Amino acid sequence: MSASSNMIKVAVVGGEGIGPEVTAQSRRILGWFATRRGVPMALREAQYGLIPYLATGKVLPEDTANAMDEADAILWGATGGPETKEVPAEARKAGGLLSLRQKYDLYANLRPIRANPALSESSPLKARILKDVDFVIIRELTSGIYFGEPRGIEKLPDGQRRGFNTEQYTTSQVRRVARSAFELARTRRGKVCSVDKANVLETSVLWREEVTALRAEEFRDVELSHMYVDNAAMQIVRDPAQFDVMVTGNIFGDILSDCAAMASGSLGMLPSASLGPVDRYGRRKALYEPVHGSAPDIAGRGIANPLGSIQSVIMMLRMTLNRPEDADLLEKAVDLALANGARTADIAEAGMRKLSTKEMGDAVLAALDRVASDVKEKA
Ligand SMILES: NC(=O)c1ccc[n+]([C@@H]2O[C@H](COP(=O)([O-])OP(=O)(O)OC[C@H]3O[C@@H](n4cnc5c(N)ncnc54)[C@H](O)[C@@H]3O)[C@@H](O)[C@H]2O)c1
Ligand SMILES: CC(C)[C@H](C(=O)O)[C@@H](O)C(=O)O
Ligand SMILES: [Mg+2]
Repeated sequence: MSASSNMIKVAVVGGEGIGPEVTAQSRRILGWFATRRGVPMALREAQYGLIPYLATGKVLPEDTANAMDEADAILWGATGGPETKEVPAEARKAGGLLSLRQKYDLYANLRPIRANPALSESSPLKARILKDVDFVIIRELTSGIYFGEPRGIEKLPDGQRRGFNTEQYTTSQVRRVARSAFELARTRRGKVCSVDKANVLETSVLWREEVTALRAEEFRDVELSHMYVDNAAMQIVRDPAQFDVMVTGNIFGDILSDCAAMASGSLGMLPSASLGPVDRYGRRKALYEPVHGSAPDIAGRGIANPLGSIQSVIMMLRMTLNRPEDADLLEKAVDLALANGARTADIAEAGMRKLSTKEMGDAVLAALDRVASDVKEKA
């Protein structure tokens, strides 16, 4: 497809492990929207990881870096796994996922968690706990202990080694991600829960003070609560339906979102969007990716669940491609495929047929055809 000025540029980077397997299905979904619904996008596929490293000496070769630099939206698969050992740490660090998040200043990481009725209704216990679960974790993605200096491993005079990292947040780093949370809450049920460890950490004391101050200054219509991270982990398991928008720092958000994934059935179901600042033309760089990693234990077998990646396309349609109706269409298609019994191994109940990654892609495409023709008939 050739790029013209009204085309929105999308870079598709499958990466490593199950990344390319799940991304291939999302790529088919994007193709469906381009041809069947005329969504104006210029897709550019690019390689990342061990394969380009062996060919070029770089995990992120120039062509891929250019495709990502130029893109309005990046659809990312996954990185990591046994491949990591075959690339020297320095080569992997330069161009690693963390440095990409920093390069594009993707500070607001949205991880929506929704319990799909087709998955929860199958067991009474699940149905009770998961009823009405629909919340978003906003994880700060460019600061905190992931990036704080000093960091390292040093040798002590007594012969021991000491590893150290630095947790840090500035006022503006807290405020900009908190602002994303308050703004999102205004479009939802109007509640923000800020998660920290202010009973122990100074960074969390500052976090809590700044979130509270911002709400008092600009978002009095939004209800704000605070929760310690250890309690939050328990509450996500006990009663996830209590949350609307949860905002938290980098490492807490990483851990809590994997935990929350189980409310949607499997880590393989969870999508995400990582958003940068709005530029002077009103554009916002975005990277969409499933929350899961390269899953080395199942990579190469064609059995991974592609719905985390496919649901990241829902977020892309809504937030970058500006096609809310098409986003709703894809959401309905995923629901329909699940309601019709489509299950990969990670979400299958005993006795159900387990679909391959590609078969799940087929099931969503078939459901898309069905949902689109229903919409046409109603019109
Ligand atoms: N965004 C990313 O690229 C990203 C995210 C997380 C982890 N990682 C990396 O991935 C590698 C493996 O990490 P890990 O094993 O701790 O986490 P993981 O998310 O890759 O896998 C955790 C478990 O969930 C299962 N799982 C994950 N995705 C699934 C899917 N789509 N369908 C079915 N099952 C799925 C896996 O089989 C595994 O049992 C590490 O190198 C890690 O750093 C990368
Ligand atoms: C791969 C890893 C660095 C990453 C993170 O910790 O941010 C991942 O776990 C995630 O959740 O996106
Ligand atoms: Mg993680």
